[in-house]
Amino acid sequence: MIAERATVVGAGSWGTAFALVLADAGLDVRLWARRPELAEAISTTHRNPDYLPDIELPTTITSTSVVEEALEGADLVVLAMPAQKLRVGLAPWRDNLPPDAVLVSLAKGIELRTGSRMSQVIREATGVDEERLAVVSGPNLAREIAERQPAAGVVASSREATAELVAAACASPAFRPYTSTDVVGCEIAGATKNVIALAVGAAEGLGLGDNTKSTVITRGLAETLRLGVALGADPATFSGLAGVGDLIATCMSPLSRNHRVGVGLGRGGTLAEVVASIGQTAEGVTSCESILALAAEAGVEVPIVEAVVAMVVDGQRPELIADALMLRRRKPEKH
Ligand SMILES: NC(=O)C1=CN([C@@H]2O[C@H](COP(=O)(O)OP(=O)(O)OC[C@H]3O[C@@H](n4cnc5c(N)ncnc54)[C@H](OP(=O)(O)O)[C@@H]3O)[C@@H](O)[C@H]2O)C=CC1
Ligand SMILES: O=C(CO)COP(=O)(O)O
Repeated sequence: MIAERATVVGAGSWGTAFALVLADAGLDVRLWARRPELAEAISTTHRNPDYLPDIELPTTITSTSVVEEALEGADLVVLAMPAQKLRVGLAPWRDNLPPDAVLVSLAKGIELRTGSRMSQVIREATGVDEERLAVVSGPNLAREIAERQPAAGVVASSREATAELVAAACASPAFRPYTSTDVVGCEIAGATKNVIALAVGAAEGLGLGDNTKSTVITRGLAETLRLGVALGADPATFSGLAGVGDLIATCMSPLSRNHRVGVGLGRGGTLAEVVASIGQTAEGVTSCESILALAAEAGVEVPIVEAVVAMVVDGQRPELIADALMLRRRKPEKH
């Protein structure tokens, strides 16, 4: 089977950029926006005035705010809503999904309270079986993707043929998707790198340099790997695009919203001020607690995630956190 028509649910930064990727790969794309006026603007101007407004969208992308209209004839249904909104956001879609459509998750987060990965939330909320589900992850900052700067990603599904179908639907000269069957690894890596980026951003905001940032990234990777493996992931995923690739992009780029929230906190801003000034989703802020809970349940130490929870949730000052991380018991690097 070849996918010809896709529905992208969520016309934010990544939904809009990924719609463009699918259109470049030759698909007809319906971009669903929850606000009718935004859908109308996208359809008539071929731009999204609220996200990436300077990017011209191919005419094969049309937009609607009507669920049934968005889903008509869809081979792929791509979910680009924020992680904590996904379960409720899926309610209107459940009964309208075409029976053979493949669902694709773009969200990088872990649900609060349940500790569920996004693919688990989607399965529970829609009843689709895992063979019809794929996740896309990797170093994919929306602006750079929308500018068609060359980049690669990973499409993971428990069923290889599903991953291949989705990869074929988003492959273009500017976007190179690799396939994987490690859904757990891709999802844990994608959610946890946002939290590590908050820590790296905070270090930057405190005026610290590249040795510090590189230390946090490397040790952040170590704790992400420990957690992923404890949850059943393939360790190799963490040295790939969804692991170290996305970690580098998110921790180092001023385009990353998580990185920017961290910088703002490091400079002394309050969480409310910093998040409001960015005005877009920074998943690490809401997923850090659920990742810490997952790690506690699995008996895995995640000191950087713990430090970010102290900073973001408990309001602890970032400089105290840096001290706490440095004064931890010494140990062999491999643990
Ligand atoms: N941006 C990026 O570079 C990348 C993002 N991601 C992931 O993609 C996911 C989406 O992020 P992104 O597009 O960047 O976020 P944005 O903040 O740019 O956009 C969020 C989108 O979700 C919609 N939305 C918000 N709340 C709800 C709700 N309750 N129900 C339905 N829709 C809702 C918004 O609609 P409205 O405009 O009406 O508020 C908007 O379309 C996140 O998990 C993120 O980590 C993954 C890779 C790259
Ligand atoms: O996931 C991303 C890049 O791969 C986007 O990161 P931010 O959500 O921090 O902007």
